[in-house]
Amino acid sequence: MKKVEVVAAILIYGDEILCAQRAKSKLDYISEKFEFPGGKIEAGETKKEALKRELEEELSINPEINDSYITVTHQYPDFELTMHSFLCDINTKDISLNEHISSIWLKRSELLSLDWAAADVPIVNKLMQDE
Ligand SMILES: Nc1nc2c([nH]c(=O)n2[C@@H]2O[C@H](COP(=O)(O)OP(=O)(O)OP(=O)(O)O)[C@@H](O)[C@H]2O)c(=O)[nH]1
Repeated sequence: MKKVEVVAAILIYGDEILCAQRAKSKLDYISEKFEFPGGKIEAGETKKEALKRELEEELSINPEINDSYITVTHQYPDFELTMHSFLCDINTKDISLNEHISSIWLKRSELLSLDWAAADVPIVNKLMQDE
């Protein structure tokens, strides 16, 4: 089974977290789902370098990347995902949606109102517990 390793940012502005909606995809289980921005680690990159590059590409932002949060492993039908999440404080809501089709800033208690990619659910649950 194919393995995919990604990094993802939990972008925090005050008491709100950025939730970003993926574009339509042929894989219906991730199509138009909400996620934390990020992407695959390229050869030679550290996790934080990969996340910095992805945040610049996807949102045109360059926030400070703080502590790693949790790593989730999830078996999707076509691949096994390992996702490393990082907490990032951001001092502006001024982002460009270069790849996502929508975004919303939500308080932790509101996060479960969205249709998240399955791999993200443990991260969302921990964010709500840690409130
Ligand atoms: N970035 C990100 N990817 C996630 C999350 N949850 C989740 O299941 N994924 C999955 O992890 C994979 C990461 O893909 P990506 O499309 O964001 O990465 P990328 O930009 O490097 O992709 P590409 O250059 O191959 O198009 C996708 O299959 C995506 O569905 C998440 O919260 N953030």
